[in-house]
Amino acid sequence: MRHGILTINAGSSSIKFALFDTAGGLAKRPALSGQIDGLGAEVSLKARDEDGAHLPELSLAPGIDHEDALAALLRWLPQAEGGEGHWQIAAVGHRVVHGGEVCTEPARVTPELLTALEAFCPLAPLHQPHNLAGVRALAALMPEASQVVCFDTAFHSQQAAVARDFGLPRALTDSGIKRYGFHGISYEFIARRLPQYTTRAEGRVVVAHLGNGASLCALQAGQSVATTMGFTVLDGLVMGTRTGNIDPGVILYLLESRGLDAAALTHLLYHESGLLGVSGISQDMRTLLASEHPAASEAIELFCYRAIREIGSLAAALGGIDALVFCGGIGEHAGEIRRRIVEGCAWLGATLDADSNRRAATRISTAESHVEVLIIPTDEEWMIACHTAELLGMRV
Ligand SMILES: Nc1ncnc2c1ncn2[C@@H]1O[C@H](COP(=O)(O)OP(=O)(O)O)[C@@H](O)[C@H]1O
Ligand SMILES: CC(=O)OP(=O)(O)O
Ligand SMILES: [Mg+2]
Repeated sequence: MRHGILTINAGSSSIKFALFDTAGGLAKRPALSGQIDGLGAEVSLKARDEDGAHLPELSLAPGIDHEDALAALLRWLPQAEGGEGHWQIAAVGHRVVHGGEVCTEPARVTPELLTALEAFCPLAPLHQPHNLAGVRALAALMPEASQVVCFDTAFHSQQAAVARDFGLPRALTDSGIKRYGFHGISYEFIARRLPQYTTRAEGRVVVAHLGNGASLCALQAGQSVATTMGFTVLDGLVMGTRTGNIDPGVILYLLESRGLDAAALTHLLYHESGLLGVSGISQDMRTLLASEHPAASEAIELFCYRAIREIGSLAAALGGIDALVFCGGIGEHAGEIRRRIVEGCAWLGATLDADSNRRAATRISTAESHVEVLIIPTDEEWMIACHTAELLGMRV
């Protein structure tokens, strides 16, 4: 029998999972990993074994939701693991997007904690309900395993007040209405790995996590000092189906003059906007890049334009920029998007090496570039497993 930790990461368009052996300390690579991809559209389960070899792909019903996809994953897992009883899972580590002000460290799940985290569902409707449903499903399926939650917000919790406060009356700020930031598990992983990739890890680094949800984080000596997402995951960059930052006056106008109520606004801002809303074609960057439709080009142009502007903003927060790191589904795989963004950062001293970018090499800037530009594949799964193992007192 093998001993391990399972991780579950429910994103807005995917459920990622990984199984790590813990027999000789936490394994560097998972014994089994994969993802259910394309939630809301064409859904499939793709997985890899210990050697990185692909297992046969499983198609799931088109349009299947997060809960049914998770149930399908949990039915599929035992045989993929090598049969019932082949693994003893000591703990399941979950990504939970919103931890609010109190949850700034990974924690073991208790009924009280779950109730407290429920309160954040309205602040992350694409994630939090699915994150907590995952915790409940795994707790029911594996009652003997510890359930551990790791928060996207935690990594940003030490930011200075000036980076976190809105220009709101103090009483509202004091009641918790402030910027929290997300994708922190990914940024923490990048911050930890950065010294292996560059001698500039202690300097001023902007990390671009570009996936279906997308944000930027400014790192100073490996610590988060500013980020583009705020109180919710709506702020900052244009995303798959989310607006990114928007004049709050637009919301008031839609509410007062166009007859939209809170539910309609929520749907508009979270589900119908971003790349999908602008293109009218798809939220998926692959589809847009392959399309010849002018509306697809306009959506891509807006995505890149806003990323370039926000990189400038974070570089200002850092007082300069030594390195720019790309990660996430788009950041790691879409060379055309990286090209456009880096070219838009020429004024900051970034120069792309076109060939390295095409090959998706680790370093994609020229030797002369003032800003070192890197692609570092993020690994939220390993970071969650690492926190889970540490919390259980296991060797990492
Ligand atoms: N080869 C690729 N080229 C362009 N975009 C890609 C590629 N592979 C994945 N993507 C994009 O990455 C996004 C999903 O990123 P990911 O980080 O996995 O999402 P999630 O936010 O669900 O965690 C999608 O928009 C997808 O189109
Ligand atoms: C916070 C967030 O947007 O996460 P994801 O990119 O996984 O949707
Ligand atoms: Mg994600």
